[in-house]
Amino acid sequence: MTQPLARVLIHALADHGAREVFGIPGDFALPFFRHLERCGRLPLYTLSHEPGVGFAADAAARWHGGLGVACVTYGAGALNMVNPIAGAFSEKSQVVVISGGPGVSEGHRGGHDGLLLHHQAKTLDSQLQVFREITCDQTRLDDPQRAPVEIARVLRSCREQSRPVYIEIPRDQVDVPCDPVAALPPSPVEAEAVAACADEVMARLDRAERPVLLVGVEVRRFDLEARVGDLARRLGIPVATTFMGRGLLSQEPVPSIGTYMGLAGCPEISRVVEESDALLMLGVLLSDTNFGVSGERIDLRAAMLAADRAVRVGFHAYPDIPLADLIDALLDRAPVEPSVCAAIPAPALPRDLVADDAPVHPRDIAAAVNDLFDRAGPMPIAADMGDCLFTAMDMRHTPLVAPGYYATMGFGVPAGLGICAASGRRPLVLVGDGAFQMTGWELGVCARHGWAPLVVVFNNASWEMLRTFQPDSGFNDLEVWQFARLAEALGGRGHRATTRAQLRAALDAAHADESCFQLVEVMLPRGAISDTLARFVGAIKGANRPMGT
Ligand SMILES: Cc1ncc(Cc2c([C@H](C)O)sc(CCOP(=O)(O)OP(=O)(O)O)c2C)c(N)n1
Ligand SMILES: [Mg+2]
Repeated sequence: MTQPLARVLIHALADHGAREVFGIPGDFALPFFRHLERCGRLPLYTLSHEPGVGFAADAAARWHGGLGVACVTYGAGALNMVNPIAGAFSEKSQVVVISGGPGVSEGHRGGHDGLLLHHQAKTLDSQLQVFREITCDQTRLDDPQRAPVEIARVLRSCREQSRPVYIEIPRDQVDVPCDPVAALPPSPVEAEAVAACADEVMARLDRAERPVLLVGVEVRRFDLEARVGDLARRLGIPVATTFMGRGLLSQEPVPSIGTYMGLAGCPEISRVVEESDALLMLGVLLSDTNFGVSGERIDLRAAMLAADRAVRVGFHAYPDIPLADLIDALLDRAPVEPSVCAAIPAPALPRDLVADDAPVHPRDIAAAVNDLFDRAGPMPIAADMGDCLFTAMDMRHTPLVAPGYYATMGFGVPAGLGICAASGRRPLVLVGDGAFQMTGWELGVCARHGWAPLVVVFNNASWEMLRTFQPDSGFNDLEVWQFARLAEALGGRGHRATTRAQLRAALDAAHADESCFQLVEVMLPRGAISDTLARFVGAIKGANRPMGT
């Protein structure tokens, strides 16, 4: 039975696992937004600026281990979202971009009666071309006969490759009758190849004296944490996460040793990972932020890497092996009962903040958060790029979303809103003053949707990370914006802390108030950086790498 194309697309999104839509309409998208609102199958959360829409949809996808949906208008809307979608591509997040577009009739004539269309850049196809570069599959739904197959293919690409995809829906096609979408079967996988690969991995692990499991973001993207946790316990091998993978398996009772950061991380964790004679990397991106400061101390040729639907075991390459298939095959071969794992103590985290009149240091924020989590239970964390993300490495292991590789600023607050929508839980948002200046204003939509995130602004009145790379540049100095006072104007409640005692009191007061978003502005002296960032910069300088890599 046919339905309007817009309804067919909405049901297909939900049938493929989407739980909500983030968006900002425009005249090219209004008809589709009307269907979203009237259909009601997917809740619609509007934000104030398309970068926030993209970041929120990305965070929701990460939380779900499935699809996030960002819906925008043509041109000014979609092109405003290029950076967040590029970040989602880099960090393998399953975001579906839906953009309204010029009508099929308009497209043929280059617009109304040959006139250029508003929001048009170079050509009517320019936007599709731009998104080809930052998505793994694309379609324009300009033929209702082909639309169901196109939608099925693109959504399967998104799920299987864990990358963003792009769907343009011409505004004159929204109500055209269309058949429902039949989900495609999973792409074929060669069972014998999976078996051969799993046999070789298990043989290496069995021969090893110091096997280690290093887990990365794909373990979350494909919703595999429970299975990987089971594998770690049954194999009895210690587990570390990559920098990007921080927060993974935090809900799983596994022999976790913490986060590997090479020269920038805890030396004991680095020793265990780098001296392993069988390093099994599951879902790990070989990025500079994950390994760039390892000083090449990991021989990646001797390691085993399963990522991007392929597996490499030493010099042996196994293409077309989905991560889930490999993990299931390893579980089939692993001992049924948990094996004993040699105790490797995870590094002690800062706790027991001294609540005195001393100025605040980033490690004090970590201690205060850990004390709060110990008292009141952990919260999911959304972190922006900046020293707040490095400080998060000293916070209790809890689900964390952050731009740990693409490293864009502006992610933190919208990502926190995405977590609010996707999880129904209250996140802790960590953001620097510079990043807050970019997208922090999205907090103004919290009242609209009933969200009450707890936001901690690391206010050092500085682009401090850049200062660590280039101390002699005055342009890294920023003015002191009164974020706590601005919170009131946006419908939230502000708290300002300049001492450790005030920090403790502000966090407690903010945590106790769920009536609206809470913004804790923590004043930090310029030059006060986290121990992790200090090691990170030291490692980069030591490796004589170009700054900021
Ligand atoms: C969208 C965007 N613009 C620029 C940058 C470059 C950049 C950094 C990375 C290296 O590319 S870190 C940083 C300063 C961040 O300032 P703030 O949020 O106040 O945090 P903190 O003071 O802790 O550094 C900038 C501008 C970026 N990552 N993302
Ligand atoms: Mg700053």
